[in-house]
Amino acid sequence: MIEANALTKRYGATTAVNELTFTARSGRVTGFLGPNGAGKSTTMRLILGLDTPDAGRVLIDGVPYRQLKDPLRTVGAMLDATWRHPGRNGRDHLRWLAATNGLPEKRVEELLELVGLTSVAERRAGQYSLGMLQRLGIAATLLGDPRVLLFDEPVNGLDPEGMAWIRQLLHTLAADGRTVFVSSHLLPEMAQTAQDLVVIGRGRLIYQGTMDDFVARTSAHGVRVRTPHADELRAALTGQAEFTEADGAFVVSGLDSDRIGQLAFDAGATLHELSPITGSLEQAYLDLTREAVEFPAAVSPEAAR
Ligand SMILES: Nc1ncnc2c1ncn2[C@@H]1O[C@H](COP(=O)(O)OP(=O)(O)OP(=O)(O)O)[C@@H](O)[C@H]1O
Repeated sequence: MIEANALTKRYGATTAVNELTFTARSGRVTGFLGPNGAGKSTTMRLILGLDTPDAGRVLIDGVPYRQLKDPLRTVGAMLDATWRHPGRNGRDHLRWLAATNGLPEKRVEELLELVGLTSVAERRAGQYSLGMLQRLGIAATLLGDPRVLLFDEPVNGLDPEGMAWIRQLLHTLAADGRTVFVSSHLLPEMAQTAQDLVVIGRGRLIYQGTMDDFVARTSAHGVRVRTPHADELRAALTGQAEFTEADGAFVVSGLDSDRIGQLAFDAGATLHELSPITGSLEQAYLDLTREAVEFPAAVSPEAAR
């Protein structure tokens, strides 16, 4: 479990993380979202003791990172997958990491297999593609068999197959009872990966809870209805529900699809479509973060300078 409590970090006049409180639970994949500059990387560095908070604290399984007895056996983190020793091959890279960190070397072969790099393990990491480097980075985080895992943008630059593989892996790690804390800019991917969410804007918490609750908050609710008998349907809905019409379809709010179907039937309107509009993570995220974006799209780059 990761517990941040009133965590604050300033860089000069910038408050990168501002009294941030959240929990990432074990056995869950927690997505960490926020607009550019919101403070995600700073928070990750604070969790890992790479930076010192100005106020507040963050605990990993009840202990600050710097006081962990065996940090690499407790926490695995991939903050930048592109780092590697260019001259070393994948296998030697992992062996070197294991040896220099007092971790069991016998896990290296097992992890190469797990991340699908066994066949290229002899190839120099300098020649690895981004996808292969991500896999190598993930193998490195798992060397110490840690209970808590942090990944910053793990699917960046990956093809759909690579993304699906990471998604599956993160689910497996969480199902094992581990804490998996992951940031990503790719919302559709996050929607399929995370069960819980922590959303921040300008260093502050703006949402903490389950993915399902978050998506349910979206403003995009209603039922989309198409009919060749628009006049009949309009008459049936008037006074019964709020609705808008655009592109040959009605969007009805305040009535469920069963009721709308019945009203249409009673009015003699044939339905060609009757589909509830379910919220998306993207919509809910945009609704929530609109206020918190550091440089809103409405502000021109000149004005923001
Ligand atoms: N070492 C530093 N020195 C000065 N300012 C910093 C430093 N690190 C981060 N900041 C500032 O703190 C704020 C938060 O930055 P951070 O990198 O944590 O955001 P982020 O959410 O990870 O952004 P992105 O999604 O763009 O990576 C930004 O305004 C950034 O400019």
